[in-house]
Amino acid sequence: MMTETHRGAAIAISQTSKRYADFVALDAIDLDIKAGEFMTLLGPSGSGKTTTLNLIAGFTEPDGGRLTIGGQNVLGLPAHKRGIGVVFQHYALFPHMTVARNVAYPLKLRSMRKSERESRVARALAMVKMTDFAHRYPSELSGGQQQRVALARALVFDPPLLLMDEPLGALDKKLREWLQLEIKRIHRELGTTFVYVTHDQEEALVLSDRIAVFNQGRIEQIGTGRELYETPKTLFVGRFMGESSVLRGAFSVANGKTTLSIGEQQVTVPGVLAGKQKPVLLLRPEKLRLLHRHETAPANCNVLDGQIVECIYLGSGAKYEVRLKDDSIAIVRSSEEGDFARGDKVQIAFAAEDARLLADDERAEMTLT
Ligand SMILES: Nc1ncnc2c1ncn2[C@@H]1O[C@H](COP(=O)(O)OP(=O)(O)OP(=O)(O)O)[C@@H](O)[C@H]1O
Repeated sequence: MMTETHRGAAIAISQTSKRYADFVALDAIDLDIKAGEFMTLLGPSGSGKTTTLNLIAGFTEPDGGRLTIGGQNVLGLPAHKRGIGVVFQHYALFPHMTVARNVAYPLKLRSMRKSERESRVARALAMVKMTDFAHRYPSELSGGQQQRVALARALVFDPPLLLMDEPLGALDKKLREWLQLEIKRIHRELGTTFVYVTHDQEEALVLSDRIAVFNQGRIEQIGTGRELYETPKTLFVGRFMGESSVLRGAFSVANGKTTLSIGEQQVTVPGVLAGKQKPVLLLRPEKLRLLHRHETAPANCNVLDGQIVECIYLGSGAKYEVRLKDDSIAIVRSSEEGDFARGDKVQIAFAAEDARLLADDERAEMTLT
């Protein structure tokens, strides 16, 4: 049997907190990252992602907790002794050095022989497809090219761990999407552990083996993109991981099922929340079907009446905003452009198992807006 070998370092963070005066930036977080894994720290601005990255890098010391990298306790160990590659949003290249000298810099710091240095720089530049730019200065490069050089510089000394803080944040959408695939390829080729900070859930889905969702200094859930999108454990995670509609209403519980009243209609889904939590239903736009008022709904579907308030043509299909009887808005996405128009009275239909039953959480809505 072949054993998979990874050149990356595992990271274990446990019960780690960080306070700034009386503000709690990180509240006793636990996070285990496997060797060779691509882990993304995802969350809104101010949720603690960069603080976590800075703790791993050694730029900040925590107030309490444990942190090991590759099994070694690194608390108290200065950043330059941790042997970690780091890429920030702003390229931070040395402006007076050529691309090749920028990339060689970490090797010079390590007093590496010139011949070895040159072969490593060539390899790192080839990896980010910047070989032809070796003699240029940073000011002669585009933002995307500068960021590729920053990546080469962070990887040139073969670190077991690469940390990236919004490295594509300053680039336009097309370039960002292309570089996401490049970063994914490089991760696959190197087998190094990558920890990546972003507030963009689509970027997190493209890149990551697993994602840790941050909210107000805590990690709400850790999982694969699919787990977070399809089975969020909290309303915040569900809302943050992609477009959704939330149904709220008076509720009742019977026979292991929860029923919500929306206007004068009822929807019933399997499951009951523990304790006295107020339930809501989270619905993904692609799981909703739009029907004309007179159409018969498919069997075993929940149906709600509404009126279309917006039709958006998306090229690949269409998106509709539908005002329900309780004045809430449901978002429906369809791969075909149906014969629906603004103002049409319609029904939305969904299978009970496609609705996520979650505990209501005002914080979820507050931090998202
Ligand atoms: N040096 C500091 N002094 C005081 N407060 C700080 C300091 N550094 C961070 N904070 C606060 O800690 C919280 C978490 O910051 P952090 O940078 O980790 O968030 P983030 O999730 O990375 O957000 P962003 O995407 O905006 O960078 C923020 O509210 C921030 O204002």
